[in-house]
Amino acid sequence: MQYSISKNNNLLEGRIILPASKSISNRVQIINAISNNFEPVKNLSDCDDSRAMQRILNSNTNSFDVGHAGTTMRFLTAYLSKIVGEWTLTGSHRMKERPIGVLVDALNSIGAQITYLEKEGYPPLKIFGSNLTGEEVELKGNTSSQYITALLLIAPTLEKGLRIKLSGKIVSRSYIEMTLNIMEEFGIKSEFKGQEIFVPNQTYQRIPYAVEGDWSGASYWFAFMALADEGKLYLDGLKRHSFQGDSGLIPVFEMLGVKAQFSKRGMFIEKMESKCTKLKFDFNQMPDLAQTFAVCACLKNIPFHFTGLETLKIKETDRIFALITELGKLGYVLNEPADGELAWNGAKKTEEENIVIETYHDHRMAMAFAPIALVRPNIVIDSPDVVKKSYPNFWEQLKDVGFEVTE
Ligand SMILES: O=C(O)C1=C[C@@H](OP(=O)(O)O)[C@@H](O)[C@H](O)C1
Ligand SMILES: C=C(OP(=O)(O)O)C(=O)O
Repeated sequence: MQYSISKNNNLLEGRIILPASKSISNRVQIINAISNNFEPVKNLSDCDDSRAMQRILNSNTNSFDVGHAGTTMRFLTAYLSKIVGEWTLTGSHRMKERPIGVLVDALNSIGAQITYLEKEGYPPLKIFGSNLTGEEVELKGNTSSQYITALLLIAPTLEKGLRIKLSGKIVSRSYIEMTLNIMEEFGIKSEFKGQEIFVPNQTYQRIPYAVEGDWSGASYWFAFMALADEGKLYLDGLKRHSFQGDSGLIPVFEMLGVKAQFSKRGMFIEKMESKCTKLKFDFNQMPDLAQTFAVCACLKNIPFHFTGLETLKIKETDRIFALITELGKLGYVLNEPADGELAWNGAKKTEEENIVIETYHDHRMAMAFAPIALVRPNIVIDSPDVVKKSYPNFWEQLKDVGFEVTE
């Protein structure tokens, strides 16, 4: 399936109810499963990744498929390694290419029994759930913060707690902090100093919880606004003091011409003038927003140099390759100056004819390229249903604010 997207004017107005954060939803589901907490969770995400978690946690079989959901795969690996039984955990073709060895080694070093069913270091996994005995793990912090979150979520349940020693650069640190903050809301104290995190043995409090709106999802609306001629949108569900690192997008979008103002339950975003002539930014704390900003900067003719993108090659697709290829179709010549970097110096080539933007099973490719419709009507996006991974009603909401989305 393909969608062609356009709008008959460049004015953006309306109210968007943002989806719930899938990162928070999946952390809360694991915490509630660990602590047998049946208190209600308000605004739990209904995206594919959170549904996969919910389905598996409520399943009465022992063989699970997480699909494309990275957090579900990683968090369940740690969770199941403590539940007595024999479990099989697999995922989509792409999931089998996304490494998990760092987490498996760390868990096995504290007494877990996890083996590989196909390729060493990658899903699918066979997990023999048992009592974890260790109290200290060492692992690399430079591949995915999700391994660290997975360990943290089970840490309070270990007899002596868990000390996590991280080596090398710590990527996506904001997501580790999000985990510790959510755990604190459930009563868990921890200490994160330098390269070490310590979580003593404690009991999660059983409390009701309300999940925040998703800042990563909000980023696409900021991008739409940056490309609009004028407009004002209300983004419902965002919190001023958010645990999500992606809330750091506000000052960056201000440079690209979007003014944000908080209200009680969300925020207004408005178009303003941009004087930005070059955008330099380190995305280490906000890796999921690199696509949003790369597309937006090109379409606004703002050369950029992005760093901190080391993790992008092992996400839903190799996002560096996908951006260079798809923006290339539109005539923008991007390059990769070094590992973990992406740049555009303003160079252009002849754009292709009959452009179709491929999405590579990556929800963020579809959503990051959609705002182009304001500048180039009838932009065609392939396999648009990929958005279900984090933002199921994205296309419906586009229609609600006046876009034509046709098959
Ligand atoms: O913990 C999380 O919820 C996430 C952590 C990040 O992954 P990495 O730590 O692999 O960069 C992020 O890209 C992903 O979308 C969600
Ligand atoms: C990288 C992402 O998700 P995950 O790693 O959880 O599959 C994402 O949502 O951009």
